[in-house]
Amino acid sequence: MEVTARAPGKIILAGEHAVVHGCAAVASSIDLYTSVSLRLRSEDEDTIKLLLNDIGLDFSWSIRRIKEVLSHLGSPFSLTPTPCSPETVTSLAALVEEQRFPESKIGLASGVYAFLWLYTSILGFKPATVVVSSELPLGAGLGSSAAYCVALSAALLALSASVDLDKSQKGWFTLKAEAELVNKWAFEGEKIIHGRPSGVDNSVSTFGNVIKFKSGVMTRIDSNMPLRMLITNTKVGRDTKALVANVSARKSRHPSVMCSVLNAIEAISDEWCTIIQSHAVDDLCLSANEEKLGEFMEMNQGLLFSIGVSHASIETILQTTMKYKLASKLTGAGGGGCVLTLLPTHVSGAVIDKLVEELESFGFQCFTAGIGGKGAQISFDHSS
Ligand SMILES: Nc1ncnc2c1ncn2[C@@H]1O[C@H](COP(=O)(O)OP(=O)(O)OP(=O)(O)O)[C@@H](O)[C@H]1O
Ligand SMILES: C[C@@](O)(CCO)CC(=O)[O-]
Ligand SMILES: [Mg+2]
Repeated sequence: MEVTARAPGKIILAGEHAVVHGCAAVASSIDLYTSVSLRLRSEDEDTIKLLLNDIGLDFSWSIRRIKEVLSHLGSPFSLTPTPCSPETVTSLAALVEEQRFPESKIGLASGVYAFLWLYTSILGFKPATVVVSSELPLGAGLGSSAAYCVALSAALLALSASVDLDKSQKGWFTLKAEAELVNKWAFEGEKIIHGRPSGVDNSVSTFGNVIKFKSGVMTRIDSNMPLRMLITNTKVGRDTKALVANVSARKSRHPSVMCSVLNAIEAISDEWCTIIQSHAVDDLCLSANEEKLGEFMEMNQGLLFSIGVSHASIETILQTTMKYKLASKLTGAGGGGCVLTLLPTHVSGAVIDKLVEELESFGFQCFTAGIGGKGAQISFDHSS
């Protein structure tokens, strides 16, 4: 039996980092996906194989070895989403190191720990081959880690006894009753990769659409505005875990100033929700709303700069788009990664082409993506 699950990446329109500290954020899914194919193998094959196509790494563990390393923890198999303890992470790291993980890619190892935790917790010790591939740039602020954890959890749960799906369904179908469980498992995976995730990324990847997220609670936002964003990838690598930890450290050093900044970010998230839910009665009203969103993006970016998560490459993009009177902000954890530029409806294709040409002359990569589409989906392969 084979199943493929796919989960979308996301953009954060307002509120990244503040959301880790209990303030509101607004995020939207984008139509770029991470896919996970899972094929159960016959019991006598005795291996779990993981093929990570995007980073060109393959792993193969014998079930005997996995059991040996994890046996002192008891059976990891669990019906309810369970956090991975630091001792278990150490055991999982031993399993990954044995496979000679290249030193140059060591920053990616936590994704493999998350795989082993989710796999053994949800499916136990069944032999299988798992193939992961993504349309998202990895570690660039578009929620690649959440899309990976959501797609992985969805594929594993689809073939587990914990959920009862109609496996005769043809084509892609959206998760319904099982989505909440997928989201909770994905959050446990995100914790292994991020350290202290807020849960916004896995929630928007699981459920899609535009959402408001605050203190673990998600509210769907029905946007009545046509939102167009140019996404520019600085190609500067960064790591969400380290950036989130740096912000927390700054908050411990300067609690009162940081609380004011994070509250100001929350006020921007609230304004975003009000504006995109409102109905513009005419073009004049629409462009006034677009202007407000642009200003809020500039203010949000300024506040993100003040908490230490901007980067020289991001500043270059801001200065460039400012010449075109277009507002931008980083999205996701910052420190490099991707920048959003609001493209109001009046901006012509010729202007956008010129901007893209200028941004790409710095070595950045520009693209657009559909905003606010479906969340995680599953498809069973009936030929195998
Ligand atoms: N397709 C994939 N294959 C293997 N590992 C992946 C894949 N996608 C994500 N990962 C894991 O997620 C990590 C990147 O997560 P990180 O949170 O730093 O960035 P992001 O999720 O892209 O950005 P942000 O959290 O700011 O939205 C990688 O180092 C890797 O461990
Ligand atoms: C930086 C952050 O706010 C968003 C990362 O996409 C982290 C999180 O919410 O988990
Ligand atoms: Mg992430």
